[in-house]
Amino acid sequence: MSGLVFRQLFDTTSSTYTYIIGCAVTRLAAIIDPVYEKVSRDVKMVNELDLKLKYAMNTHCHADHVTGTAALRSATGCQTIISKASAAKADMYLNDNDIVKIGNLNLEARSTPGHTDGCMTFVLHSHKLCFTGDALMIRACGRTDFQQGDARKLYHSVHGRILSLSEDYSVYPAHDYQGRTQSSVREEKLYNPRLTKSEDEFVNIMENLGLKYPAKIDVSVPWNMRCGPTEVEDKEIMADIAANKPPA
Ligand SMILES: N[C@@H](CCC(=O)N[C@@H](CSS)C(=O)NCC(=O)O)C(=O)O
Ligand SMILES: [Fe+2]
Repeated sequence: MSGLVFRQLFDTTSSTYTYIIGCAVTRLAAIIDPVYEKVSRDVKMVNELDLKLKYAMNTHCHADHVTGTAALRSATGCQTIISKASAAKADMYLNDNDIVKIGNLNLEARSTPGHTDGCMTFVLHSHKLCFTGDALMIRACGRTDFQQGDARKLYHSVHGRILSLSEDYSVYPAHDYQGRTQSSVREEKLYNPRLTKSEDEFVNIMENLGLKYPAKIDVSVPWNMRCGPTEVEDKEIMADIAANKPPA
């Protein structure tokens, strides 16, 4: 991947993937979907890669884990980013088709609502990579039964804004629960068991997923609406998160 410094990191508790995207020339970097309890790991990795963190971004207001974006700002001086439509607090807000400049890299923000209203997919056209958050997962997609979820919206977002990319784009989601690490537009067009169906069949599948609510939803959403805690891996905050105690 010429010109790009790229890492995929994993949080085993929430099965969340965090991505570091760095410009190999300027050494400026962004991190996508960091997890609060993993901020020290992420800072160490950024330093070891000789990168300077410019942005800590979220694909959406996560419901299952507390974001590390505000803690990364405290640790590194980076700016936090989320979509305007998420209504969450951050230093910078993205609208559809905005470009985030990370050194020589241009990351396109595509609005892909349906899992939440504020979901964005980040596309690095120069390297044919897309970071789909919970809109499109590997052989799956984000659930649509809370946080403004809307299966019809999600169907059109995924088909119109992600699967419309050329088939050789790699797909990197925010989660995988079966140990899979990446996919491609081609694979998801051929083999995604939900999104290869008609819109009505898709809606029916999404209405009958029968998933339990995320265990941490009541603490994650209020924290994530403010970009997470500003303290880095504070023991008391981590105990409160474990006990499902929302921020004061
Ligand atoms: N068991 C987990 C939550 C699992 C879950 O609901 N995952 C979400 C993404 S996080 S908002 C989802 O959309 N899943 C879709 C699917 O098909 O798995 C927990 O308790 O945190
Ligand atoms: Fe989510």
